[in-house]
Amino acid sequence: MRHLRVLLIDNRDSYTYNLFQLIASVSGAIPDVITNDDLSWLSLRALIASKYDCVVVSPGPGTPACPSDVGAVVDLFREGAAGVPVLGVCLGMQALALAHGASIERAPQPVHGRLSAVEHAGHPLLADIPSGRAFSVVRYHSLAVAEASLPTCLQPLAWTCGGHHALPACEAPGARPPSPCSGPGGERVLMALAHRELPLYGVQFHPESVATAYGDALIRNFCALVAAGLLAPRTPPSCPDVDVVELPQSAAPAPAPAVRGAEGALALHWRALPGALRMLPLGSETLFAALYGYQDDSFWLDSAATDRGRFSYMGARGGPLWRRVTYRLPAAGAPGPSNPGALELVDACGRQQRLRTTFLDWLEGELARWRVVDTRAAAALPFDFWGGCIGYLGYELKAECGGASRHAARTPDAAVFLADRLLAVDHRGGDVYVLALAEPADAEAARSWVDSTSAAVQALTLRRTRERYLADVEACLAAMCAGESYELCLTTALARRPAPDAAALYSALRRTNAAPYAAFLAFGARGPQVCCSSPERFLRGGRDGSLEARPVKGTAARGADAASDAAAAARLLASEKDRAENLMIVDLLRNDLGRVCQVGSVHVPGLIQLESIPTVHQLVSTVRGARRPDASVVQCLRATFPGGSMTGAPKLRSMDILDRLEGGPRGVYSGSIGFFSANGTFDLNIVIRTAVIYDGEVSIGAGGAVVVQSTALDEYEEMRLKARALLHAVGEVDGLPGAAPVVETEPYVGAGKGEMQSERTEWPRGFQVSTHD
Ligand SMILES: C=C(O[C@@H]1C=C(C(=O)O)C=C[C@H]1O)C(=O)O
Ligand SMILES: NC(=O)CC[C@H](N)C(=O)O
Repeated sequence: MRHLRVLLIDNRDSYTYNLFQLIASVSGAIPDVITNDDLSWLSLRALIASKYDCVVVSPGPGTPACPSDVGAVVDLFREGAAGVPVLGVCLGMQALALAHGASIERAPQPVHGRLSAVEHAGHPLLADIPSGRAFSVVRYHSLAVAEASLPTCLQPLAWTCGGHHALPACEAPGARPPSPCSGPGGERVLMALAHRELPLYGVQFHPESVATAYGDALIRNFCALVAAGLLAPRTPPSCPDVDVVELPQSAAPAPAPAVRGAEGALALHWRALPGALRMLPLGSETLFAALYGYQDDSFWLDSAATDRGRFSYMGARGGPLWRRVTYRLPAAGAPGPSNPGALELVDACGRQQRLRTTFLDWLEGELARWRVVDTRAAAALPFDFWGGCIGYLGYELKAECGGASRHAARTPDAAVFLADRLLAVDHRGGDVYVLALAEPADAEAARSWVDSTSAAVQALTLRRTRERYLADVEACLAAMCAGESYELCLTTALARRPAPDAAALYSALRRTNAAPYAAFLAFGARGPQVCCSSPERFLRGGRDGSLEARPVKGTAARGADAASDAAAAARLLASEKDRAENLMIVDLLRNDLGRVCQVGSVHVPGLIQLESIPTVHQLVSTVRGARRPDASVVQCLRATFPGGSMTGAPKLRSMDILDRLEGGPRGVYSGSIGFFSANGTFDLNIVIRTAVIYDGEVSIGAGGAVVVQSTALDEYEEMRLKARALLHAVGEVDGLPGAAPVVETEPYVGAGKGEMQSERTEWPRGFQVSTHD
């Protein structure tokens, strides 16, 4: 019998070439692959009718309700594909259902890289596949076909049985889970369907995953259906119109309210900028230098240099209430109403005023005036200086407190500012507060000063604060729940000037964080100089035409002693989240290798194995394949770069989402270092755990894979864990003994997991997080 002619339609997924390989090895036919919007439906129909025996529609990001996610695929299913059998996988099945009038909704839970047992009623598509616990399949979906909405023309064929769970440890791919019908997510989710009259089939799970059982049997059954010519009459189906699913938009956060005083009294206007200080290269010094530049009329009550003071205050020439005040005691005799000193006031416009008074009498009057009347909203402020009088009282002012006046100081006996505009810094949380005191008539100007100063502070910090990183993780979670991605490798970067000496840095790194794919590169005087301690191989091409990738997914801190270290390793190895992360990337690399490898040659000799390097435990898989003789080295690169472990899956959509969230380039970080040899071999790593020095600045990227099981705080800690070895090495070069202790936190996997210790979240002095916004 001649081979089937198969058209594979790619919904821009990262698993399409796993289907390609599976179809090719089961049927002996090499499918042709096109992207879902390469052709209009009319041209596609003509092509199918002229050339193909069947069509397979790939999984993919997004929803079939969004035309740009599926191209001509919904039309293909609606029009019955010119009578040719079609199998839709995941998004493909959802498109089949939608095309015939069913609704696509959020699944009870998003499930990515996890397994479920499936039961079925014995349709020919599922012939010779057991029903129940032995039929264990991998799922990657957030959306699902609502079974109640199925039109009569669509027949449900299979459902999840029990919950879902991670790929069990210590078992081969395709192994049966120990107790398949337990665990979370016990709802029955529709897993397969078929059109009753037309040869249209769909499966919600992924037959092509490395860990799905009977995936080959399913493809064989589909091919048998095609070959047997079990074609139903080609009458167009009578189904209701297409349903469109609206995905909810997330709401923007509300701005912080300003405080209003009672009419005629002073009101305090303020805004908190949580964590803003932590993102400044030199903390509060950066704030003061950049905003006030040590200029005339600036003040700074600075508590940062010690660990005792919690709050600092700074400001400069302010608004309508601002004054610079200098005071001199009377030349002789005890000061008093009949023997006043000289008080000089200068306002913000430079206008002078002289008063004959004692300083303390004057101060008494001012403090009575400078009262915030409505303190209710401001009561939440953790610090006490809300604007008022700030400056010094000289020793000789003792003369106003009953002491004798024996010596006259050359400097003013008191010098203060009446400050109506200022910044307060809470060193404990790294929070910055912007405050303005104003009379009611000036409220508008005060508010606009708070706005513009907040913007100026934020422009200094620029970048992705902790809160922003947490929000970005949440955005990743929302994207995954909407079906846009299965896994997203979110990253950020820390940068600092001046850069440490590259040679010293690399030497420190080599000693403290020895790594199998480490590297030192130096390009000219300006750089870049690259100090890399990567633990991850991206891709190696051997002399025998073999390709090997060793993706790492799942990272945990080493324990402090042997027992806690072993416990941390065991926890990582058993972690359901980390196993799902790893499995998804294994499937992605199988896909990428499958694009350039001989049919049937892509295999996984090592699935989710523990590897421990000096600073972390990690889960590593090994994916190998035999390169097609016609696939050049550069074709291999085109099919696989950048490494899927740095993007997430599906790769194209995930990179889009990350580009938008990260807001700037990753540079050397996330790329690859290695060689292309004159003998045709190559070996490339993944650039992580790397410091890049360029133009006087050192930058360190760090991140981690976000999956639906992720929590924002744990992801933030995991990102910090990955940066830690590099920051230690920089600290060592800076001459800090013990190197950069401020980055120490509880181990990522351990008692402190999920709890942030706010005092311990600062980056080392001088480092600034990320660089784009
Ligand atoms: C993003 C980084 O690492 C990547 C993410 C990993 C993870 O999520 O466990 C592990 C190795 C890398 O593929 C990094 O080190 O900055
Ligand atoms: N793997 C897929 O095809 C996923 C389909 C769809 N984006 C979902 O999340 O449900």
